[in-house]
Amino acid sequence: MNIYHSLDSFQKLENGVVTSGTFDGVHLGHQKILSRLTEISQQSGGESVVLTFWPHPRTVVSEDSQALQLLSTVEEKIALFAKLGIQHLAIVPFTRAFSELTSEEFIQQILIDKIGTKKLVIGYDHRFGRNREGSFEFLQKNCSEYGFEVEEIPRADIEDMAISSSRIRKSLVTGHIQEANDLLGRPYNLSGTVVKGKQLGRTIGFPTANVHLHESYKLVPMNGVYIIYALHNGNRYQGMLNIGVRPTVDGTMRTIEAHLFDFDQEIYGEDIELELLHYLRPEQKFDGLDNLVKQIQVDKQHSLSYFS
Ligand SMILES: Cc1cc2nc3c(=O)[nH]c(=O)nc-3n(C[C@H](O)[C@H](O)[C@H](O)COP(=O)(O)O)c2cc1C
Ligand SMILES: Nc1ncnc2c1ncn2[C@@H]1O[C@H](COP(=O)(O)OP(=O)(O)O)[C@@H](O)[C@H]1O
Repeated sequence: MNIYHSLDSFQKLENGVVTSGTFDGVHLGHQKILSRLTEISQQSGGESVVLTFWPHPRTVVSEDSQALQLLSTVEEKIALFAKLGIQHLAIVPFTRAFSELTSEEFIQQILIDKIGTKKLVIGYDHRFGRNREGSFEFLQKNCSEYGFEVEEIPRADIEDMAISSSRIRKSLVTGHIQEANDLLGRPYNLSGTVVKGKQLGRTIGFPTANVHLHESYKLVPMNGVYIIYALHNGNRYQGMLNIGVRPTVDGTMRTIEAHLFDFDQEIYGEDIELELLHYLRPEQKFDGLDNLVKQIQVDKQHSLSYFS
């Protein structure tokens, strides 16, 4: 996959088969559009192009979204697009100036002059250009004059699956991890670096790798205890995860800590990825460490029976 971090380096194509959007999460609805894109580009002998934007348009065009938390980091999206067989990925810097292009300007300057679009594939509800004024109807009316075709992914196809990035975000912040995973078509993940904590975990028989996320804008699901897979150094381990403030040990900062089963390595400073599989229980304040340890032993039993 060719990756462009700006359109300046994009070499105009003969036969671009293009879709555009933010694709946060690259969920099953997005995957449907992307597989249609690949199919069409293969049938028509064209090249598939995904045009995406960074930072997320909502953080640029509205005031209240400084804290917008996202389902996928840029790196994760790149990996997902590559896995789906996309040939060209253009990550367009979404500036205020870019957001002010009218839909006509977007079509002429970006889709046609820069990319060489011959076919545009878009979801029924996709809007583009200043104030999101460009629509499928507009494109359909005008595309022949621009010299390209438009293919719509029908409303029913996307709505039947009732998928949206915001619905998945809501599932995650309310602890419905299974629902989020079903809509994503894979387990929700968190990636980061293992950092030092209070070094208390090892004294209670449950060392926990404290994970500092690679990106601060990555959405952290609801506090609580989860069953996970942990990916480290090419290996996958079963384990459990606590997200929270650790009220039992008077913690104040929100931490993400994973205990891996059948694992005994010092991994400070190393990368780890967690796949959240199942929500076990809310985080609680226990009366003393002994009671916390008893509960963590119960959590482990539940996790092991989940895996078996
Ligand atoms: C599976 C699991 C469940 C946990 N549940 C709780 C909890 O309910 N309440 C709490 O205060 N801390 C909970 N913790 C966090 C422990 O307090 C924490 O792992 C311990 O303080 C060690 O911290 P350290 O890694 O900084 O040494 C849990 C940890 C794990 C691995
Ligand atoms: N099974 C395991 N699960 C998680 N971390 C482990 C495990 N075995 C060894 N470790 C190591 O121990 C560290 C966690 O021990 P802990 O006493 O909780 O210290 P800290 O408070 O610094 O996280 C991890 O960062 C990792 O380097």
